[in-house]
Amino acid sequence: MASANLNPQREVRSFLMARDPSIDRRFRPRPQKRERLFAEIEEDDYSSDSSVSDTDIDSDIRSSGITDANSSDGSHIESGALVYLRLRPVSPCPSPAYKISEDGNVLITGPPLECASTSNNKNSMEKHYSFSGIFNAAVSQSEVYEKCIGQKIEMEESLSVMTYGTSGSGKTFTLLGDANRPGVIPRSLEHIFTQYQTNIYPNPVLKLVNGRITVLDDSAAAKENSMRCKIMSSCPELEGDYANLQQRIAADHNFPQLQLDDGVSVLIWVSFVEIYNELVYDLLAPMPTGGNNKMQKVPARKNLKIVCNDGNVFIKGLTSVFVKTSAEALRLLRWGLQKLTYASTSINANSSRSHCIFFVDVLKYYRSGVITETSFKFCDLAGSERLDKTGNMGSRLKEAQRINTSLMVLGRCLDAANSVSAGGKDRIPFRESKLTMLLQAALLGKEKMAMIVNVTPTDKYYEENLNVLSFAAIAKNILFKAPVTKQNKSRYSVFEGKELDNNEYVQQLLEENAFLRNDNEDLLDENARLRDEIERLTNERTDELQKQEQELRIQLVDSFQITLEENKKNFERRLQTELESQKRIFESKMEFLKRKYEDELEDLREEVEELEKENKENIEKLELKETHAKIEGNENMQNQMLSKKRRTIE
Ligand SMILES: Nc1ncnc2c1ncn2[C@@H]1O[C@H](COP(=O)(O)OP(=O)(O)OP(=O)(O)O)[C@@H](O)[C@H]1O
Repeated sequence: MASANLNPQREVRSFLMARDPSIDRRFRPRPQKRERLFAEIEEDDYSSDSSVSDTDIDSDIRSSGITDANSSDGSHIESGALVYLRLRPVSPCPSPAYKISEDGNVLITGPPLECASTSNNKNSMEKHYSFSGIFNAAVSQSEVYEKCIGQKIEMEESLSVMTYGTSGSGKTFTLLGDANRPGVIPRSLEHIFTQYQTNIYPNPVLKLVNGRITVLDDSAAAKENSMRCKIMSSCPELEGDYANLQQRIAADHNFPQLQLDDGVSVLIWVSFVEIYNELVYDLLAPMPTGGNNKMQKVPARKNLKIVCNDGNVFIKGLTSVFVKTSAEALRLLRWGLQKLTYASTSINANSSRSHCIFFVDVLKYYRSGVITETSFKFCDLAGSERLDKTGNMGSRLKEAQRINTSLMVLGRCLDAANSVSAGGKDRIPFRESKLTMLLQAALLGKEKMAMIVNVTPTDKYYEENLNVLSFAAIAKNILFKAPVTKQNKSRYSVFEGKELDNNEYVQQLLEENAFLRNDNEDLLDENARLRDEIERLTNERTDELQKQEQELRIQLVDSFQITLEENKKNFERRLQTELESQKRIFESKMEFLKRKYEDELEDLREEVEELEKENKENIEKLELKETHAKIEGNENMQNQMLSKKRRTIE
């Protein structure tokens, strides 16, 4: 069936597909043995510059000739998440279990014939899933891009794009594509660089540091430049591949250049992370020096901490590289992809075993002093997997469990966001996975979210696809009531109202930076003084607490002693009473026994007397008998003698 064609070896289809045999294996990630779930999440007290109101900034942006998406596209009213469905091609043809409605926006599923009897009741019913758009296998990469992403980039809206689906359903293909069919990321990069082409500033003077727009002084900018050179020298050139790719994209789209003032300068930074087994890794971290020496031991990858502050999330220590062209950004993307964790599973010969996010931050400064930030996140989610079907074992199984868990948390976040949007009071559980922490701006509706759900329309994946589609349905239902902020804005007030060219402006920025640094030093002094004060107060408080504790101890000991004394007395009293009552009982018992035994003695005595009397009578009777006998004997003898004498006489 169709599944026979699902597992092509991941050939090196494109310069974007990173599994090139030439990749130095030492730099491939190794699975971590340790489990550390959330230790690397830190709280931070940072709060962004709020000295300038959004209204002020909006008017500055308008006066600079830039249209504000907030006011033009109705972002202030409710807006839903954009959820698209993409069906990947399968051979020989998709299962009839998946049908697209006539209007093209609803997927109708019914159980495949062979599953109709075995499938559980819930899954055997016909179901309807509506989407912002459905792309069947015939829809090209360029159409997907135009429909899902292009407009957002043109409107300079911060956007999180994510691909979601089962393993092997085409998530990576949608985002990266191949040499002849470039995906969303290369098209977005071409689009971004084309639209800002004439305004791209060649020096890294502005940067997002810990989620905050920072002006870099000369030495910091020089440092960024040397870091950039070091990293770019590690990335192989794109050569002919890039020209081919550019041509294909140019043939598909006609990206317009934005009509920006000369005074507007644009700086673009990219970064790339992987979330593998719930650990965050920097995919653009510079190679250790001497990295070409194959004998050298490569240090273990460092996992990074996500810092979360009031909805403002950033990754501490993440490498962000200043790029001047789309080719540079693509080189970095390809370099990062080489370090991504892939493995062969029974479903996909080259399956992504981690979630990865490619960040593109666009910083713009206007001659009026306003600086804006637009950020694009491209997130390739690892595929959800049915553990029983994939037959994964060992580390593959562990990875799959982690992948499923983080996707489940994403689902729960979407569910909670959905219920919040419907007026519920649920807490959105962002902190339960790294992925949701990083995507929380989109989940909260602070920036636009476009989810492309990939589905392999075969019977084999029917049940998994229903899970994926239900997940998408939740996302689709979310309504963001809070205004979607097109850009984060901050202003350096020193430039207000001045007409400056770029160099003057940068000079001003540097002066402002120096001023801020002085200010910062004062604040640091104040901070140190306050720390001392806090320490002194803490010590005082500790002493006072110790004293209170001592007094309390003494009071407690005294009260214990009194209680003990009272208990002792009570006990003695009770003992005495008890003794007396026992004594009385004993005496009465003795009296009773005495009387009883005296009676018995008296009875015995009488008995003895009676017996003695009886005995005496018996003796007298016996003596009497003996006397009688003797008398009788004598009489007999006398009679005998008499008779004898008579005879003799006779
Ligand atoms: N729309 C499509 N047109 C042509 N080929 C596609 C399409 N979608 C996916 N494929 C092909 O299917 C295979 C798997 O796709 P891909 O690697 O993008 O899947 P995945 O969803 O990222 O998987 P995993 O989650 O396991 O990484 C690839 O060979 C890809 O070229």
